[in-house]
Amino acid sequence: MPNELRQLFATILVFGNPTNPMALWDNFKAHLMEDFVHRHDDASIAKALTYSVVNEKLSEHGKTLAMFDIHLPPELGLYHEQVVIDNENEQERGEEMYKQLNENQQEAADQILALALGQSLRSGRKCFFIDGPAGTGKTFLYSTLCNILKGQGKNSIVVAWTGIAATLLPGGRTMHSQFKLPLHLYDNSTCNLNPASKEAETIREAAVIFWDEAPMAPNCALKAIDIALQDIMRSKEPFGGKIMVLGGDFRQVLPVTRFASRAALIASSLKASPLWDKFNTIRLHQNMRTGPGKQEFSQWLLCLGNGDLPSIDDEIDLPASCLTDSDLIDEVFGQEINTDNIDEVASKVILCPKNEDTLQINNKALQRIPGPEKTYTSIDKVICENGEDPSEYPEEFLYSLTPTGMPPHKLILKVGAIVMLLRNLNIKAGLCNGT
Ligand SMILES: Nc1ncnc2c1ncn2[C@@H]1O[C@H](COP(=O)(O)OP(=O)(O)OP(=O)(O)O)[C@@H](O)[C@H]1O
Repeated sequence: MPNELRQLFATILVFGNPTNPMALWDNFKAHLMEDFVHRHDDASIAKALTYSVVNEKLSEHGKTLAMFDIHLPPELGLYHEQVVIDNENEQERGEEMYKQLNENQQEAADQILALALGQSLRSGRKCFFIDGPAGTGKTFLYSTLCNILKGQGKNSIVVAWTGIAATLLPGGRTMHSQFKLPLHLYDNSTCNLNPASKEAETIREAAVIFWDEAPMAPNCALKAIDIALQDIMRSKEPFGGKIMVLGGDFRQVLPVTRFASRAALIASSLKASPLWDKFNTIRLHQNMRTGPGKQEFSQWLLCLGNGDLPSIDDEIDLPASCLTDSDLIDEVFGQEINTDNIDEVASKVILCPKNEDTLQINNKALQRIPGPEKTYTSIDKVICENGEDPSEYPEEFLYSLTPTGMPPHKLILKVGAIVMLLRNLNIKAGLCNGT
């Protein structure tokens, strides 16, 4: 329980904008440190440990307690609980997974392991791109390598462009949080990483940096990371000489830039970066996800991604198995949604390209869940800083807006309704944007 409270405290600080964080800390610190008091029988150590653990949770969002004006008395110092890492277990798990790798995965694993364990490759390269369509086992490969390396006492850094991809990786963090990338990236953007910081030290110690979903990143992110790593490692080698393993699938989502033209999107892709030449591409071919009877659809998706399907004016024919004449909600969820088996309900999804369609479908689907509904409404207020008349923006108008990253004005929920988060609240616990 105290650990959940510490997480809640960190979440409130990051997302709740409290007016007096210090008062909150003073009021609740006894609850936040309860388990440490029992374990160490010393209030000062318990307080210092609590401070350190909350700081660690905040660091995932690029914050510290000091930023909220919460400080420890200097005489307490910082304590960290000794975490015992069971290297043997990791090694065993890694070896077990290694035995399962298919030929392409093994080829990639062997090259990366050889480098990480001190050998050099004939190509002289230290940067790889694992190119594989969906389901070809990229994530499985990174996990295998992380476990084997951990077993050998070597740490890895595992990052992804989105929080949801980071949750699938062992110890995964978002690129922005790990490398302190600014939210809005431009060609001259740099990482906000101090070479003397603890984060920089973690990066220096890492044997390999794994970066999943790399094609989603604009190439200015790659450039910013190259500069930061050269600075941290005090080396002019690409990425400061670190072993970089990027992975992903250019057939999936590319950098998302609002209103960008096709040409601008291509120009922002990793492949357009001068650094792309430094990468050795290793291709994975075998789809490890498709079960019997699914190969045909996965093959069709691959052709779609490769641009190999016949099209007229950029329109393609969908396979008949993807079409329905009946109501889409009936087809996916049935007439009544039984919430006794939440996992089954949560495994079904209707995707819409527009928020307004999503809202309509959500409201209809919600009617199929038995039980009373509860409505939560937002409070919107107009503040005009440039002398405009606030009455020009009636509340009804504000309520009708559905800006990206904001819930609708009226959020209707029922017990058993599936809720998707819009923020990265706690990636380690799997609570992030899109889950
Ligand atoms: N060599 C393997 N042996 C057994 N199972 C595997 C192997 N490789 C991958 N898998 C399994 O196949 C599924 C797909 O693998 P994974 O998620 O790693 O693919 P991916 O390339 O990362 O997919 P995506 O691009 O969709 O993220 C997972 O369930 C994974 O556990």
